[in-house]
This record gives sequence, C-alpha cells and structure tokens, in this order.
Amino acid sequence: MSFSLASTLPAWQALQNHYENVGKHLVLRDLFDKDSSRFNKLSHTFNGLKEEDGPIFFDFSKNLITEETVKLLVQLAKEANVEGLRDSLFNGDHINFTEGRAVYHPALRNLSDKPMKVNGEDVMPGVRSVLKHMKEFSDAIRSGTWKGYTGKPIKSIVNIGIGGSDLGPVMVTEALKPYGKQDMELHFVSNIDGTHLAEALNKCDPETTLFLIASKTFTTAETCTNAQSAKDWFLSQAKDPAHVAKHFAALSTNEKEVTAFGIDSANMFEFSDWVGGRYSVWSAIGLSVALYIGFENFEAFLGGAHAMDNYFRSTPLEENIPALAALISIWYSDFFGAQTHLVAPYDQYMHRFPAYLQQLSMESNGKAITRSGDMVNYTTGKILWGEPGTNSQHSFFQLVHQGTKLIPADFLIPIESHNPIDNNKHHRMLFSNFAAQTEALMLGKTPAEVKAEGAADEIVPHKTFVGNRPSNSIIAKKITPASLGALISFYEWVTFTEGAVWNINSFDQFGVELGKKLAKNVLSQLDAEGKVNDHDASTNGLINLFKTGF
Ligand SMILES: O=P(O)(O)OC[C@H]1O[C@@H](O)[C@H](O)[C@@H](O)[C@@H]1O
Repeated sequence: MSFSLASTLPAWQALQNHYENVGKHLVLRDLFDKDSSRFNKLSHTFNGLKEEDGPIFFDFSKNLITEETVKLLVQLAKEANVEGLRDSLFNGDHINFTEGRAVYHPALRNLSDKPMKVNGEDVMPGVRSVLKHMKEFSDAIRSGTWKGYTGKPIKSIVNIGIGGSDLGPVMVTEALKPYGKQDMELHFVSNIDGTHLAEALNKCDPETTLFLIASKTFTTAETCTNAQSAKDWFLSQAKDPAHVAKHFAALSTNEKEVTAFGIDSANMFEFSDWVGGRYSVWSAIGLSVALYIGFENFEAFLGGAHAMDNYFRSTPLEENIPALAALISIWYSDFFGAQTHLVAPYDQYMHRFPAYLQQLSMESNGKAITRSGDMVNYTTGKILWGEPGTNSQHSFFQLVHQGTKLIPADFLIPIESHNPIDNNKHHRMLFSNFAAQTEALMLGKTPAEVKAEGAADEIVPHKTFVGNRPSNSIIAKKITPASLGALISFYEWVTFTEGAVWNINSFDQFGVELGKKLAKNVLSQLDAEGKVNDHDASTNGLINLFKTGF
C-alpha cells in the first residue's frame, strides 16, 4: 500500500481507538497481577552472539501495552511497509532519495563472504581492502614499528572530527576502555572552541603524536580549522612538511581535499557516500577505535553489529526486537504524547552512549516532511537524552518519578562487570539500583502506603508516587566489543523502523545546514571594519557587542 501520512493508515486509526478504549487506562501493576506469564510473553532474547559476548536480554513487559497493542503496532509496521524499506536498504537501493544515495553501512560490518551491491557493483572488495589497510596501520602503530619523524614510536592519538566523525569513536573507545592499549593516550578534538585543541595539544609531544583527521566530506569548518591549527603546531617543531606523512592520516571520502590539505594518499582511509556520518564508526572513521582496542577487537565489534543486522533482516516483525522497541516508542510518542525518551546505561564506561544515540536518533528522525513531500500531522523524532546510573538517580530522576511528563526509558546493564571490586559488591549495588528504579517507576507509592509510614496528612501528596511509568530493561552478558556492536546496531534499527513508520527520510540532515551558512556570513562580518546593521536588531546587537566588547 502506498501512503504519505502514517496517520492515514488503518492500523493507525485502530491504534487511536485502542489508545482511547484500552491504552490510556492500562495500569501496569494490574497487568502483572492478572497475567503471571506477562514477563515471559513480553521479553525477548537476542542470541546472535558468541557465548563469551551474549546473549542480550530485552524486557518490554514494563510497558503500557497488551498483546493486542503489540498486534496493532506490528500491523502498523506492516501497513507502513517497514519490511519493504528494510529490504530496499539491504538491496542497496537509493533510499536516501533526497541525496540520491544508498544507505549501506551494514556492508561495513558484513563479515560474511556474501557480496553486497550498490548500483550493481559489489562493494565488499573495497570494504575489505580498507579493513586490511586499517589492520596493517593499527598493527604498526600499536607494535611501535611505525616511527615518528625522530624515530620514536607513537604514544598519543588525536582524532580531529565532529558529529559522526567524533561521537562514535569517543563513545566506543570509552565503552571499551578495558580492551584499550593502556599506554596509548587518546584525545578527541571536535569543538571549534580553541580550548578543545589547546588542551589536547598541551598533553602531546609532536614527536610521538599521530593526528587522525576524520571527516567524511573534509569540508566541515570546525574540523578543517582544527586540523590546520594542529598541522601548524606540529610543523612549528618538526619544520619539514615531509614529516607530516608520519604524523597525519585522513579518514574521509574526499581524496581531492585530503591531498590538498597535504596528507599523503597512502595515509588516507577511505569510505563511500553510502555511509552516513552517524553510521560511520564502522568505517575508516573507526580507525581510532582499531588503534586503541586492536584490530581483532575492532573486527569483533563489527561482528556483533553484523549479527544484529542479520537478526533484524530475517526475524518476523512480531518477534523482531529492534522493530518492537521502535513500535513501543511510537506508541508513546504518537498516542500517549510522550516527547522524550530517556536512556540510562548502568555502566560507567558507557557514559557517552546517550550522547552518541542523540545524534543517531535526533539527526535521523528530526524531520517533519514525509517521503511524499507532505507535512506530517503527528509527532516524529523523540528527544533522546540520558546519563549513566546511578548518577542520574541523584539528579534528574526526581522529575522522571514525580514530574508531570511521561518519560519512556531504557535501562541498560551488563551482568558481568569489568571491575568486580570488593567481591563484586559495587556491581551488585549497581544492579540493585537498576532493578529498583524500573520497579519504583512502575509501582509508584500510594497515599495509603505513604500514610502507613507515618507521614503527616499534609505531606502525604508530596511523598506519593503515581507510578505506572514505563521502561525497557536491557541486560547484556558483558560489555564486550561484540555486544557493544550489537547494541549500537539495535538502536540503529530502532531508529530506522521509527523513520519508516513515520515515512520520513532518516538519512539526510539538511537541518544542520542553515546555521552553518549564516555563521560564515557572521564570521566575515567579524573580520570587517565597523558595526553591522543588516540583521534583525537582536543579532545586530549581539554581533556588535562582540566586536566592540563591553
Ligand atoms: O564527517 P564530516 O563530513 O566532517 O561531518 C561531520 C558532521 O557534520 C554535521 O554537520 C553533520 O550534521 C553530521 O551528520 C556529520 O557527522
């Protein structure tokens, strides 16, 4: 069935009725009381990983859903042709139609020997050749056989990139720190704020530093400026531009600009335009990851994502974990009116995971025009946010528990800690908080319970928790390269499914362009003499204040 607005689909209408008649009256406590098999029925296990990495368990039972809700949501996905778009994606079709490109990052982690074609051409030989280059390079750096211009091995890696050329490498190297090379210093410079680069360079020695200039387009203003300043810093000591070849590598699709910058094409790690920035940690953009955790671990990371890809591609929607997570999220966004989605990893190493997911989800689905060119009349991209537990419990969880907003949440934890200190006491405490939070959100606390604890009458309402607040619990065996790869891929497919149902193009990002263009204009005005007067009064006032100072 062809459609423009998802809200015109029969299943959408059915869900609207279901919400009015059933959904908004659901009480989680009662649902569990009535059905002793609810947990079993609404939880799923992802078994695609090796024994040391998996499985990953997904509990959807603490959601405001019934089996009927799931049925209707799956029907919505079918009517929205999620399966068709999925097949087109894996077929290498140009489903990013606004930019005329395929969406083919799964090819980067296709560790099978199966071909994957774009425009009739198998991309796998190219993918494998870049991986081979990454392996040789990372082995040489890690073993110390690669020497800097004075003959010393590399000690510090500075990745200069922003957005997708930064968030993935930062998040993954942090999440996989236990696998990292202990004596390798990693720095990530993304912000154009000179502080970011200055602070990194303060800790580096030009003789032992390798710069990775990570930019898909190699035209991003922040990255090009930071890269140029880094090169100037390097040459102020190394003097001879020939030494750049030992200390600068480029991760990019744009050979022309890379060469113009002065980086040897032998030190260029390429990828293709069918890799979106926010899906690029699997590509050459992941070189800092491979350098830090070693190529074998990087390959395991790809393998975990590949396993999730195969699962998503072949599992019927009724059972398909990422599809179900996306559909439940749509249920809250579009029928309950939830605006945000919280992700709370109970794993300190994963502290950048929510930030990474913000780009993945919000840059992908922050769109209001359907694939047919109409303005949607329903909510799309949710505001994704989060911080690790237990810290988040001691700050914003107050609002999640007792505020006025419905905040669906993902709670994530591994069973096995990398640091089972004090006889694993810390991890047991971490897990107890993980479990207690989702329980508290669901059960709440009735006025009678508060009163029974001896609270004064006027205090009872303040200590009452309404409860009935939904959450997903995700339990990994351990955060390993493979399980992290699978988790990221899970969220990619959640994002994909949401975008497919909303019928938007999740793969362009025109929304970031306008600000970039205007900033260029303001910069030229900052460099020119005199006051500006060709903006609105507020913008004129701010620019002139910066020019003249207080
Ligand atoms: O890798 P590049 O080309 O420097 O781009 C970095 C980022 O630039 C941003 O403007 C885009 O919105 C992101 O999607 C992208 O990841």
